[in-house]
Amino acid sequence: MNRLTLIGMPGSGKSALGRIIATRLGWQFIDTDLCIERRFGKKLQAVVDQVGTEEFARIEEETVLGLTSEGAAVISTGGSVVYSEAAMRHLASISTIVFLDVPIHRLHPRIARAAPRGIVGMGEGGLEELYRRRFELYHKYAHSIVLLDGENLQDAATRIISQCGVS
Ligand SMILES: Nc1ncnc2c1ncn2[C@@H]1O[C@H](COP(=O)(O)OP(=O)(O)OP(=O)(O)O)[C@@H](O)[C@H]1O
Ligand SMILES: O=C(O)C1=C[C@@H](O)[C@@H](O)[C@H](O)C1
Ligand SMILES: [Mg+2]
Repeated sequence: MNRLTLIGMPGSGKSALGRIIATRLGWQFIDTDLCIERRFGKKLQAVVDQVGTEEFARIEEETVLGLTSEGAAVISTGGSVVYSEAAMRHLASISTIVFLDVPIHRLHPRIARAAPRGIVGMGEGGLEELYRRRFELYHKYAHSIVLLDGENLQDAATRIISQCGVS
């Protein structure tokens, strides 16, 4: 399979690593968050603010269902894509799905540094509770799980490429 889909928590590195992996392999890079920004002509936070997280999840699903199986590509998803069974079934049919499993203490500072935007399903339990709830879904849909704990971006990309056997 010459298509990889990266799933995982916000801040796990799906976008940053997806871009690096795609460049290294000479594959197309598709980031569904960027697709949504392009479609709406505004930053993701403005889209989420405008439509709310529930509608955002629907738009995300629609965006994923619009992806085709043409050409080699790395697909970086939004962290909430696993809430859509239809989106995940589609991704499984066109790509190898890789869960980037990053310990929560590494996610906190990355999310704090990023531009603020809605996180789907974020409740009072914060990131910890979200991680617990999503963990099961990320596992359910992953063809492959890559544990990342402290590697820099280049080393993390190398690990993913080698573990997934793509070149
Ligand atoms: N292994 C890593 N080492 C150092 N920095 C990292 C690593 N992984 C991610 N980062 C940094 O953390 C930040 C968040 O990463 P990124 O935007 O790729 O996460 P994401 O999984 O795409 O999140 P989201 O679901 O919000 O789109 C970026 O600044 C990125 O460079
Ligand atoms: O994990 C999430 O709930 C999200 C992650 C981002 O990539 C965006 O898709 C959006 O902010 C929702
Ligand atoms: Mg991203």
